[in-house]
Amino acid sequence: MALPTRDALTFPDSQRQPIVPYLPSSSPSSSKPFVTLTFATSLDSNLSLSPGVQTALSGPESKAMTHYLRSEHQSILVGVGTAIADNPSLNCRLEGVGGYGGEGLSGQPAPIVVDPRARWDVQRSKCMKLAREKRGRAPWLVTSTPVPHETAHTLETLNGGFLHLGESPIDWRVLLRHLGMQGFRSVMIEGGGTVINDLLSPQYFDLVDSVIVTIAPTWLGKGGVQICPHQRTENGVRLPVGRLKDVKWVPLGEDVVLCGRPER
Ligand SMILES: NC(=O)C1=CN([C@@H]2O[C@H](COP(=O)(O)OP(=O)(O)OC[C@H]3O[C@@H](n4cnc5c(N)ncnc54)[C@H](O)[C@@H]3O)[C@@H](O)[C@H]2O)C=CC1
Ligand SMILES: Nc1nc(O)c(N)c(N[C@@H]2O[C@H](COP(=O)(O)O)[C@@H](O)[C@H]2O)n1
Repeated sequence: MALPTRDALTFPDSQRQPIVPYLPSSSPSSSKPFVTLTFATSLDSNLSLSPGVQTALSGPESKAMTHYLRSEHQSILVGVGTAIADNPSLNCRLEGVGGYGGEGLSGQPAPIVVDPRARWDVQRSKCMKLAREKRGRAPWLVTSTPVPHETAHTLETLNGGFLHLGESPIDWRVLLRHLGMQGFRSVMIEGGGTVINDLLSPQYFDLVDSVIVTIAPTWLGKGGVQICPHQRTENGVRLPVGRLKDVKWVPLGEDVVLCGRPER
């Protein structure tokens, strides 16, 4: 039976249309999951005021857009810094999605947390609470150390899981290959700064299929968690890291949402 739709968000069809071309297709051409980098920044490219502080940047319209993106991806990935700082829900609270008016867990992405040393208290996390209430899927942990037996058992009982992937730092190519083998065809990577800067680096930029960034009309100042990847150099010459093509700017409330695809 469908659960009540309290807290549910709406994102109208007219606002979905400009975003659709940047979403994963229903018939993927590769075994690598489709990767969308998506986050909210300030005008000075900050994700938050400091690493341990959750900072609301998105307005209501772009927040609803993020939940629309969540409904269109099979998984949603964050680093453990974000999991600990924010204790995020990482579910989709869009009206009509499973747990919010829809059947079962339809449209709910699986949360994935990259946590090499198993620092995150999964058992007491909001994600797990929502999974128990059938308002979200149970998380997957990506670790370099064995997951405690009790945690592994709880995750598996709720259809979550874990990937034990050797030494840290974990190679994103290896991680994505393993996610593909687990059946995930798309992953929405939300943050935080370490994760996004890593994927924007020359080493991994080719793994990214789509970039959707909410830009909020505010400055957070120095000391924030900044999106600013390492520069590329060739023969000692500094070069830009990368650029987007097929770019669209979509105003949503007081924010603007930038959509694009990495230029190869
Ligand atoms: N505005 C926005 O859209 C978002 C903001 N945030 C904010 O970002 C901040 C957290 O960012 P960070 O501190 O940079 O943490 P983070 O969430 O990027 O996690 C960093 C940690 O993840 C693990 N990790 C990441 N990549 C790894 C790899 N390849 N191999 C092994 N381990 C890896 C490491 O333990 C690393 O210390 C918080 O303040 C949070 O609120 C987070 C997500 C989105
Ligand atoms: N889109 C967006 N806008 C902001 O202003 C944000 N602070 C974030 N943060 C990300 O969303 C997660 C919180 O998700 P829940 O609402 O708890 O489901 C947070 O952990 C960041 O990944 N995103």
